[in-house]
Amino acid sequence: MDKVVEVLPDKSALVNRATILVQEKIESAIASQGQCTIALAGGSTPKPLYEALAQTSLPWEKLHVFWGDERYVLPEHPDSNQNMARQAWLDRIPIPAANIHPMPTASGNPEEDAATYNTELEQFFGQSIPNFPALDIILLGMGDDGHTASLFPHTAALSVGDRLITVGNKDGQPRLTFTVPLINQASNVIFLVAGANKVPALEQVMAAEGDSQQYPSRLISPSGELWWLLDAAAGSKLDITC
Ligand SMILES: O=C(O)[C@H](O)[C@@H](O)[C@H](O)[C@H](O)COP(=O)(O)O
Repeated sequence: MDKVVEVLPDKSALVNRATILVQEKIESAIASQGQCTIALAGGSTPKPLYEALAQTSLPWEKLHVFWGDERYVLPEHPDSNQNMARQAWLDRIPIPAANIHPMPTASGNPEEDAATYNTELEQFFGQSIPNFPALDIILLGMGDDGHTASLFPHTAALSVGDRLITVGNKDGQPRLTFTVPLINQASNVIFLVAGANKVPALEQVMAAEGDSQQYPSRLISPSGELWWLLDAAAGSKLDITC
C-alpha cells in the first residue's frame, strides 16, 4: 500500500485537487483496461467534487459507477447517496444508464438487498468469494466518529469478511455498505475529509497504534494506493504539508 496524505489550504482547493486526481485515475484505468470502475461516497463532502467532475470531458461510456454505501431509503429520498450523485454529476453527463449501478434499497429487507448487490458485483466482475474484485477507484469520506462508508464503530459490519456487501448500522438504522476486504482490494482508495470537526477522529485514525473498532477508518489499508485529501481545517494537527 502506498499512502499519500495531502493537506490543501481550504475546501475549494481540496475539491480541485480531488477532481484532478480522480480524472487522472479514471483516464489511467481506461487506458490500461478499456474501462474504469468507481465507487462513490455519500455525505456532504464529495458533492462539489461530483459537480466539478460533471464539468469535465471524459469517455463516460467507459465508466461504471457503483456506490460504496447507501442509506436504506428510496432513490428519490433527499438522504439518498444515489440521489445526490445523480443530481450533482450523473444526470449532467452522457453516461449510459446501464453503467450506473445503484445499491438496491426498495425490497424492505436490507439483508436481501445487500445480497442482491453482492451478486450484481460478483457477476459484473466475474469473481466470487473468496476472491474479492478490485475496483479501480473507491471514494470514501470519514465521519467525526472515524467511520467510513457505513462501517460504524463497534458494529458487526466491521468484521464481515466473507462477502462484498453487508448491512451497516447507524444508530439502529440499516445501511448497505462495502465490506472492509472489498474496499481493501481496490487499486485506488481516496479519502476526502474536510472540517475541524474531523480533527479528533483523524488523529486517532492516523496514529501508529489505535482501536480500529472505535475508529473504523483505521481498517482501510488497501493493496493499491491510499490517498487522504484533507483541507487545512481537518489536517491542522497532522504534521504533513503539501
Ligand atoms: O453515506 C454516508 O454518509 C457516507 O458514506 C459516510 O461515510 C460519509 O462519507 C461520512 O459520514 C462523512 O460525511 P460528510 O462528508 O458529510 O462529513
